Amino acid sequence: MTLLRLDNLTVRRGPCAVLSHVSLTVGAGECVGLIGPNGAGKTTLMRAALGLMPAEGTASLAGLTAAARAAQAAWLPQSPQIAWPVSVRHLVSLGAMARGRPADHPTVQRALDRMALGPFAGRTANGLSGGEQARVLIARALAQDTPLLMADEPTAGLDPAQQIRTMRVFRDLAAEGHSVVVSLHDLGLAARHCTRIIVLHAGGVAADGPPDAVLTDALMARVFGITAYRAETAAGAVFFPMDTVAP
Ligand SMILES: Nc1ncnc2c1ncn2[C@@H]1O[C@H](COP(=O)(O)OP(=O)(O)OP(=O)(O)O)[C@@H](O)[C@H]1O
Repeated sequence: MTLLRLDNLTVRRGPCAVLSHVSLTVGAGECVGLIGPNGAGKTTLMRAALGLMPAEGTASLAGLTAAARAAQAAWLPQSPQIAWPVSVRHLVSLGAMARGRPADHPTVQRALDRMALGPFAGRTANGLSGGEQARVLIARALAQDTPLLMADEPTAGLDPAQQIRTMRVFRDLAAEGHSVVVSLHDLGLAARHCTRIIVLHAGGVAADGPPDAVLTDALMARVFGITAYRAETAAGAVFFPMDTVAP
């Protein structure tokens, strides 16, 4: 089942097209890593896909009412700061309430558990550390319990264990039949946990497919200007950026 379809999506910022004629679909069961250098258009693509900014072409979610979109897709923007002095449980429950569900809906506790926030549930959200606040905002998006989750650099600021746990949660969601589109700068996390990687570069999709097919030496040099180390281990594939290459 297709959960997101973009047809010929073009987004202009000032005189330049940040994205030009991008077409893709995302189906149920996929954990899609959206990667690309700074400024490649990852945030732009996700916001335009959700109808949160003007674009030419078609995005399947863009024409929906806010309520209909909230039933289809949860959006986790880049900034992880919480301004409101409300409890963690209350803030996470806002995800359920966005779907018209009660604050004590089972999805709220499930989201708190998934992000290991049980001990924090009664704490005031804006009194938590930066990484703890980031986990709370991920939990709020999870509590929305939508077919599609779009998350913009959700692992930024998380410690290594929480990064891995978060990516496992996304992969588990995909295995349960949801789909996740997650922008990442950590190529190792993307290689290890995503079922599919889409590379944005120069206004378009430079590559799209399974991690080992996409993260080639040629693409690393051309798009990111780096070399990478890769290995197969008993615990799975390892991918690590090693050095810059001359342009
Ligand atoms: N309001 C704006 N006016 C003009 N250009 C903009 C505006 N907002 C963003 N841009 C440009 O659009 C391009 C894409 O930005 P976007 O935030 O989508 O990139 P990104 O891939 O998410 O980058 P990063 O990895 O740094 O977060 C960038 O070159 C940026 O400078």
